[in-house]
Amino acid sequence: MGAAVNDRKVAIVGCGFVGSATAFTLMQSGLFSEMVLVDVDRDRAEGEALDIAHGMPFAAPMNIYAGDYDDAADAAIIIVTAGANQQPGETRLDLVHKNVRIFKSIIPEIAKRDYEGILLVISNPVDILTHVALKLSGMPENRVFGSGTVLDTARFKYILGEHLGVDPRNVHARIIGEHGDSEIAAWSTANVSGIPVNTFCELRGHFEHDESTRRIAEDVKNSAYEIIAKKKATYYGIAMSVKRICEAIVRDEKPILPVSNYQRGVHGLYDVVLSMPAVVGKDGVEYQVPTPLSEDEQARLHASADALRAVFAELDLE
Ligand SMILES: NC(=O)C1=CN([C@@H]2O[C@H](COP(=O)(O)OP(=O)(O)OC[C@H]3O[C@@H](n4cnc5c(N)ncnc54)[C@H](O)[C@@H]3O)[C@@H](O)[C@H]2O)C=CC1
Ligand SMILES: CC(=O)C(=O)O
Repeated sequence: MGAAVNDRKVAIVGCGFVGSATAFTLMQSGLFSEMVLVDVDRDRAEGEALDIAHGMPFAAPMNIYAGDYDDAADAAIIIVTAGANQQPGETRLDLVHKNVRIFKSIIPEIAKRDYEGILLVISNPVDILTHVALKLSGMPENRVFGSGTVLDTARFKYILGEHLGVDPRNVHARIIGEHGDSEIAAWSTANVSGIPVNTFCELRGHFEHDESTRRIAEDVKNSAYEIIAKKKATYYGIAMSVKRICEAIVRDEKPILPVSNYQRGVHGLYDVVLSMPAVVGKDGVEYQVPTPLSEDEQARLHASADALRAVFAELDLE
């Protein structure tokens, strides 16, 4: 038996752009009373903990400190953001070998402490690394999952909201499949306040559906490339996405989020980790939710799964 989980404690492994932005966001969220930051670069973790702690008087009291895996062992959620990020022009899949090597030094440290909480993977390629974390940890599938296409879905809602002149929170639309180049915009279920997206587009004066859907899906897919070319890394959008996932877990809210999770037959998908809608609550991934898809979307989903399965099969996880 591992240490009993402290429901108000979070740990973040990797305190670079994404880890520190996530820590800053979580400090302000009021979700946790304790946060431990772990990084191979201990000075970095200590510096971030101090800097973020100095904002605490404007939020709510909590204990923020740099620590190690013993300190993380009773966290309700361990968020892994450690690893190389993309250089301009690199794909997420290009990172796989570097980041699998890093995961081989992190995940066993967590597993050997019989960790009982939720392991949330952010590092890229997130679907593959979630599968790697699942294999290396031996933890149950519901407690190991990744941020998946939660960020891409936020980008999709934002861009659609801008296009239609409507609050993105009223846009119901999802990106599924790989968090990466083979991702799929699920247009067939997209709607605004229950109105099918193409009908709503026409209400707002947009009639070029083919051109708009192609452009919007491309803009979503290329968002990370554009941001990385301009400022080297993306971190605010993912920090907000992680906060949303943490809220779902800590408050047992059970929203349906497209997280990276091990597939067990929904849509005929097996033996692959893919970003697909699931009910997320205190037990992690609690239920895999089928999504109505067009024939084309279903075919592209299987192509995305095949591509990820092939990359995973080539990895040396010994
Ligand atoms: N899933 C998603 O939607 C997103 C994922 N990412 C991914 O997040 C990862 C981190 O990105 P950035 O923070 O921009 O990179 P970064 O280079 O700024 O930070 C990485 C951090 O990991 C630490 N680290 C490396 N090896 C470690 C180890 N063995 N143990 C503990 N810490 C270790 C480094 O010291 C560094 O502080 C990348 O893989 C990036 O592609 C980034 C944005 C969105
Ligand atoms: C880097 C990355 O995965 C993203 O911003 O989507």
